[in-house]
Amino acid sequence: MTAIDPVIIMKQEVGKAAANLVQSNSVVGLGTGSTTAYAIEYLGARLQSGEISNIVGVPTSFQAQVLARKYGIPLTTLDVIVKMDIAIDGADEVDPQKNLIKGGGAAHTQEKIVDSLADIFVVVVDGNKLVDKLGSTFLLPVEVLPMAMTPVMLKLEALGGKPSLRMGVKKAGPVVTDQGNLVIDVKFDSIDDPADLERTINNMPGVLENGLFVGVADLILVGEIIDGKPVVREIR
Ligand SMILES: O=C(CO)[C@H](O)[C@H](O)COP(=O)(O)O
Repeated sequence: MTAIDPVIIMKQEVGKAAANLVQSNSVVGLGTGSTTAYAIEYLGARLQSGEISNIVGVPTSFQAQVLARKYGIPLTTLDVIVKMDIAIDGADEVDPQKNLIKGGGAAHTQEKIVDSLADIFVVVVDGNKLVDKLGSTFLLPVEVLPMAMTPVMLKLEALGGKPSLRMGVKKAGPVVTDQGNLVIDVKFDSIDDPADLERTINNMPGVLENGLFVGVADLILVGEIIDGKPVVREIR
C-alpha cells in the first residue's frame, strides 16, 4: 500500500476544519486551489447529509464554480447578495501579521473581491506556507491587461522586482486568467512594506490586481503533522 503524501493529509484536515466552521443559513465565499478544493468537498458533504442547510456559495473562479456544482453547493453572485458570512480560501504565503501572497492559481483578482467582503475570512494552508517575510519563497502574481504587459513589466523592474510572464503548462503560450488577462510573477528580494507595495502596484495603469492581501485575513488554519498525526492550528 502506498502512503498518502503528508501535504495532502494536512490539506484535507484544514479543508475539513474550515468546512466545519460554516453554519446553516450562510453565504460562503468559495476560494480557489487544491486546499480549498477539500473545504468545498467537505462543505458539500455536510450540506448533502443534512447536517447543515440553506447554504449558498460565491465562487472565486471557474474552478470553484465547477467544484461547487460537483459537490451540490448552490451558487449566487455579488449582484444578488451584499456580503458573505464567511469565505474560505488558500494562500501561497502567510506572514506573522496574517498578510498573504495569493494568486498561485491566477485567481487572486476575484479572490480579493470575494474574500474581502466576508465577515470572516478563513485561510487554509499547510505549515509550509508560513514565512517570516512575504516574498521569501513565492513570486508575487500581478494580473495585467494584455496590452499593458510591457509597460507594467518595466515599472515593476523600476521598483526593484524581477518580472516574468507566467507560462501555461500543457498549453503553448501564457496563462490566461478567468478574466482573459495575463499574469506577471515578480521576484522581490524583500517585501518590507506589503501595504505600500500592494497600493503602488495597483496604481500602475493596466494592472487589475496583485496577490498581496494585507489586513484581509481573520483566521489562519494551519495543517501540520505532529508526532505523526495531523493537527490543525489556529492563528488569530
Ligand atoms: O491563491 C490561490 C489561487 O489563486 C490559491 O488559494 C493559492 O495558490 C493556494 O493554493 P493551494 O491550496 O493549491 O496551495
